[in-house]
Amino acid sequence: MNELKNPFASEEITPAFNDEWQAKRRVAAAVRLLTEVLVTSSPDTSKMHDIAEQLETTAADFAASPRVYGRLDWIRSGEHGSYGQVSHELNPLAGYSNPLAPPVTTRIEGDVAYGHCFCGWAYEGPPGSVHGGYVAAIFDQFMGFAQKLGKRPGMTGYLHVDYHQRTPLTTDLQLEARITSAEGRKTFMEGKMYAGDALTASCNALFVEPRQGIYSLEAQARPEEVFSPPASDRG
Ligand SMILES: CCCCC/C=C\C/C=C\C/C=C\C/C=C\CCCC(=O)SCCNC(=O)CCNC(=O)[C@H](O)C(C)(C)COP(=O)(O)OP(=O)(O)OC[C@H]1O[C@@H](n2cnc3c(N)ncnc32)[C@H](O)[C@@H]1OP(=O)(O)O
Repeated sequence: MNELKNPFASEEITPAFNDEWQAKRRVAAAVRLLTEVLVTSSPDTSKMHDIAEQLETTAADFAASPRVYGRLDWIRSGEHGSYGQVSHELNPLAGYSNPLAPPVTTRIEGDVAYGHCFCGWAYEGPPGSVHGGYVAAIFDQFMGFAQKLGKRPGMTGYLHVDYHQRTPLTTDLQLEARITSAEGRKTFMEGKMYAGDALTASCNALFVEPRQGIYSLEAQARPEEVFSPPASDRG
């Protein structure tokens, strides 16, 4: 595959593209910390109202700056980086600049994709364990990236997750994925999630290249805007 044209290209998180994203990463890290503190602390009620007021003021400050909705808008001005760079930052599972992202990191070695992830208390489902929906979301992101191993990247057709045992919180989770077979536009994959030596979950996924090609998703942007990844995306 021409790696430069892989829409899923996002190597192990690299340094931020510029100072803007570096600063945004810092804000996102603070918001993650805030989320963790929010779900693991019990200040008195009046203090929480004070904190809420401060945060509302902060959010209003932010909202007063120019607003940008969606990756296509981010790349349009040419000031914030390429589609690959913006995706790298804002992906909801892997983007360092998106506080929703734990984040999931990934790398390819030979014909195997590896990744890791760390979920704090905000991700609790069963006691002390990662919520199953997040386990599935982590797999979807990771397997989507792992398609880099194949020739015809596509969208998730299905993602079947087996939960073997509870996935622990506050633990480094290791991910592994391989392509099991490919047939025309279809790529079949399997993935595993480990906490130490324990296999906590595994998945089988089908990714399907859309009939008009993955680039049909770029209809609203010129290809050169979308697929001009930086050196850091070229892995
Ligand atoms: C500005 C530029 C933007 C460019 C960006 C490009 C790509 C970016 C896309 C996503 C990247 C985002 C993040 C990347 C990181 C992580 C990835 C996360 C992945 C996702 O989060 S992605 C979102 C969830 N995902 C969807 O939102 C898919 C909705 N869906 C569809 O878009 C269509 O449904 C599609 C395209 C799947 C197929 O549509 P289609 O019309 O192209 O193909 P068709 O139906 O003909 O199927 C062809 C053959 O696949 C078999 N087949 C199809 N579906 C099957 C199923 N479910 N089970 C079993 N077999 C299935 C058929 O049975 C047939 O098989 P056969 O050929 O043997 O008959």
